[in-house]
Amino acid sequence: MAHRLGPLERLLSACATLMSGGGEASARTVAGEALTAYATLDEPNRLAFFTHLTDAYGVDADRLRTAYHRWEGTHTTGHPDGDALVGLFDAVEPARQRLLRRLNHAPGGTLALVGMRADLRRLLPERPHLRPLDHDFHHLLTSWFNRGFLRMAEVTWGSSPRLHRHLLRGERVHPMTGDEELRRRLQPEDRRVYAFFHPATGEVPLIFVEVALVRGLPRTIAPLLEPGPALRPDEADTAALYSINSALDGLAGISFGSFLIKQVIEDVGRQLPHLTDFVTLSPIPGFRRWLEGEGAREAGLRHLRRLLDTSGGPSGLTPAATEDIAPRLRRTLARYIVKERREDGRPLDPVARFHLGNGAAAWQLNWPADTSQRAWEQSYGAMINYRYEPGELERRHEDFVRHGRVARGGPLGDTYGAQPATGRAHGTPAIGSGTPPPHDRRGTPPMAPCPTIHRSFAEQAARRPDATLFELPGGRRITYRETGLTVQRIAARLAAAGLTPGDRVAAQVGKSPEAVALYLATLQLGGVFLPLNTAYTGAEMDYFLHDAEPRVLVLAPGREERYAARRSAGLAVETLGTEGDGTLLSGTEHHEAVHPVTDGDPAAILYTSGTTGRSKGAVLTHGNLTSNCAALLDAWEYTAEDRLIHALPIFHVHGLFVAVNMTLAAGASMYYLPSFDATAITDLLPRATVLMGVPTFYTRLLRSEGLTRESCAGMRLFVSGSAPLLASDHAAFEARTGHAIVERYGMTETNMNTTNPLTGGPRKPGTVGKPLPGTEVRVVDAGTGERLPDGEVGSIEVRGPNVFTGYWRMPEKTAAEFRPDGFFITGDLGRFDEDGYLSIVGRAKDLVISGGYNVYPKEIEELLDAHPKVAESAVIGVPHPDFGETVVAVVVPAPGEEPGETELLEAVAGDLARFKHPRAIRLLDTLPRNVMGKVQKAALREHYRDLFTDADA
Ligand SMILES: CC(C)(COP(=O)(O)OP(=O)(O)OC[C@H]1O[C@@H](n2cnc3c(N)ncnc32)[C@H](O)[C@@H]1OP(=O)(O)O)[C@@H](O)C(=O)NCCC(=O)NCCSC(=O)CC(=O)O
Repeated sequence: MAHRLGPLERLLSACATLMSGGGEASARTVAGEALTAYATLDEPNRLAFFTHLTDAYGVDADRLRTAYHRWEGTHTTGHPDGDALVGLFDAVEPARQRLLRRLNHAPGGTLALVGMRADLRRLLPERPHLRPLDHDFHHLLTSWFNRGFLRMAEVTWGSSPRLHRHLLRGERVHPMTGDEELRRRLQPEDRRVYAFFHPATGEVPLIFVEVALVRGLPRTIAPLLEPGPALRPDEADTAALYSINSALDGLAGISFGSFLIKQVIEDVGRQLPHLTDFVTLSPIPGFRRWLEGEGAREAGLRHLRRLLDTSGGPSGLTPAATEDIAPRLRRTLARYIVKERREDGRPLDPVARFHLGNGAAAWQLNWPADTSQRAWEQSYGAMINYRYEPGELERRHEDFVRHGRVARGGPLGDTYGAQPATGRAHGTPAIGSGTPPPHDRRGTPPMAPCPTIHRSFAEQAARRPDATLFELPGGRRITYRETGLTVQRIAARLAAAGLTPGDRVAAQVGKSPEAVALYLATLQLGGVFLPLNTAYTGAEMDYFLHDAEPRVLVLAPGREERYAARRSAGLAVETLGTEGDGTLLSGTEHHEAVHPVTDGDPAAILYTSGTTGRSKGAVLTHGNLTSNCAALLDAWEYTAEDRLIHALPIFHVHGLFVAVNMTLAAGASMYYLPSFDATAITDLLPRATVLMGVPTFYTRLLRSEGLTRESCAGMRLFVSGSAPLLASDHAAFEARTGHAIVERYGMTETNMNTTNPLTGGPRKPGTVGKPLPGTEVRVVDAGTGERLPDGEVGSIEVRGPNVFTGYWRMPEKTAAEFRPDGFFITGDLGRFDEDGYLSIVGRAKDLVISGGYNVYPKEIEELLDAHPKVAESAVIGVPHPDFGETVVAVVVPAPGEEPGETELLEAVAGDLARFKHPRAIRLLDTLPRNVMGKVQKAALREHYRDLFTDADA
């Protein structure tokens, strides 16, 4: 070698020599010289060297072409030639790989090449053209570092000084300042350090794991790093793996298999069999970067970021700021760990990928947990405990690798919903666990499906008895425990009234916390809950009582007299007021037994008026309620940290089965308002996180001065449903508050079917989003039942665990509304766009939706037609600025009659709930009809379109 040459020239010339052939002995020498020369290169020369390798030692195109043609030739003759294939493989391989293999012949070559790759990786972000070279390194290192050769050994204070140096240098999770700190990590009897070695790198550890023996789950890192007295190992109950380092940068991305940590746990467990818990205290390195990216798109996240960025940083946090931020941050962290995924379906966070892939469960989020500047930059100082349960590792590992499921439990599972159960119909996740576990941090995390909403509630009440469930206007709070006791008290009274499983409990009561308890008590006893609109009149009530034959009827105090006569017919009449009064609450007994039910047992009947006049009772099962609840919890990321503004009535799907069920199942809390009140809501917005409403809510809020960007800053979700939201309201709301309302689609018979996304896609105004997981929605030609292509309007049909079983005692009506393959014909018309978002464009059924209430014209027409001064009538819905749509009656007078509007209204009012009353009655000589004689309601709607558009609501 000519020593006057510079190191780069020497290196390049050595490489050329290596590639020109020669024996192994000379190759060792030349490779040694090459690596010696490489070691002296400065940064620009390293870049030049890597660039040269990439450009000059790539694939030889001519050789590849020749090899391909040869292979192709033998292949097409029908006599494939193995040599030709090997030749093709050789030609495909870039020459670099051969060169690197030859460099590896040098003594210490492997470690030097690992170092070389570390240098290369530092350059990569700025020099993407070097990626092919890194790919070659990765390929070779993966084959050299066979995990089967890994050896684990404990490192002690007595280990070699060389090994100590490696540890000092390699510790980058919680760096050490020097020997004194190293001694603190190695010597005390409550510390263990394990290292993994490979024959190719000798005494240089590839990975090391630091363990502290502690009592209870560690929440902050400082006590583990700072000096202090050691704990006697027999006093510890937990091994905390607090630092896991991959010691060599050059091996980044090289997988050593998933069970390294298992070996550590087995070894510690063998030494100290009395330990009960194995957890980590891990950083969350990618969180802040994600929040800064994602946070720009979501109002709730933007707010959280602002709070964190103005909180005073790791050293300046005040207790008030901590209290304000912690629950929001925990929720967002949980979402980041559990839900946010890379394109390959794996969690975004690298440390999460490592532990979850090892079979751990995400267990507890801690904040503030690490006050170092670096931790603040990575995760605002948050840390997480992953929990390793020796008996669960393989199963969780498989679940994670095969299905991408993130195991979770403990406080994180409580906050973010336990892990979805597997194997349910349509892949629908279930809520919570089958048996309410007392909350034990060591207990198995809840995972089994929970079959009823009552069960979910009972589980939450056991887990968080003192948490607030209801906060009433005026500030009174009612906890989960208190509600649980009320449920048991009402259950005792219902049982005493003779309620047996399958019996109906009809309730026409004002909105109160006790009314929710009545619902739960009914479910507890295996009864069927039948909530009735408080606006229903005597005639409407008579129909429901006759049809549903309830065992118990619950009314507001003072209204029971009217039903006294029915008592003899086996009906128990009870009362329940909104002030904690009523016969239902008069007893002191508590009924604790829970009647076991199955998914298919009926839980509730909700009446929907029919197009043919008679109201139909939609029978909803426990499975309908729980599956839909679980799907919504997941879709809207609804958790125990949520505080919902509840201003809807609770006798319908929206207020009861969406809002209340979700709150109970999540262990969340509600600001519980008796009805819509714009001022009360805008006053609550700064303290709440979620609002669920009908479009009228949003129309009215937009008229309220209290609706501002500031008052909504802490909100994370506004949901609208039950009726179409005007695209203009959607836009105005977003402009005012920064929040895009999440519009979803449901109905009494099906619960919720679709929703616009919370994340991962736009919320498209004018659409109701995509089907919830487990629910199938199709748009078909109403006549043929054929599925229509995207973009075409047709009949919307739904199938899934959310869809009711049928109408109460109406098998023919039920059969008429289902297709043979189980799809329910909703009666709505819609179309899917090219992204799979559904828009509702009309109704096949004759129906008016006023302020979220369904009104069936037929019911009103029958009453009007019965009036002596009316020949015939047509009832239609016309646009209304407050209710979206409102009811208008078009009447053809009987010959010689000229009935007045008030006169007709008074005649029907007594038998119709107020919201069904026509807001206008118009007289016409004849109704427009088509050739078949059918009344053309579309023409009437068009004619009266502007009746209310200028009216002041
Ligand atoms: C929109 C509302 C807030 C309006 O109620 P308010 O009490 O504020 O009304 P208000 O005080 O302005 O009342 C004005 C007058 O109108 C009457 N009124 C009240 N609500 C009405 C309505 N929806 N349509 C027509 N009239 C209505 C009152 O009795 C009153 O009559 P007067 O002047 O004579 O006293 C309420 O109706 C509401 O909460 N709607 C939500 C309905 C709901 O939950 N739907 C979900 C169904 S489940 C479902 O559809 C499935 C799904 O969700 O997907």
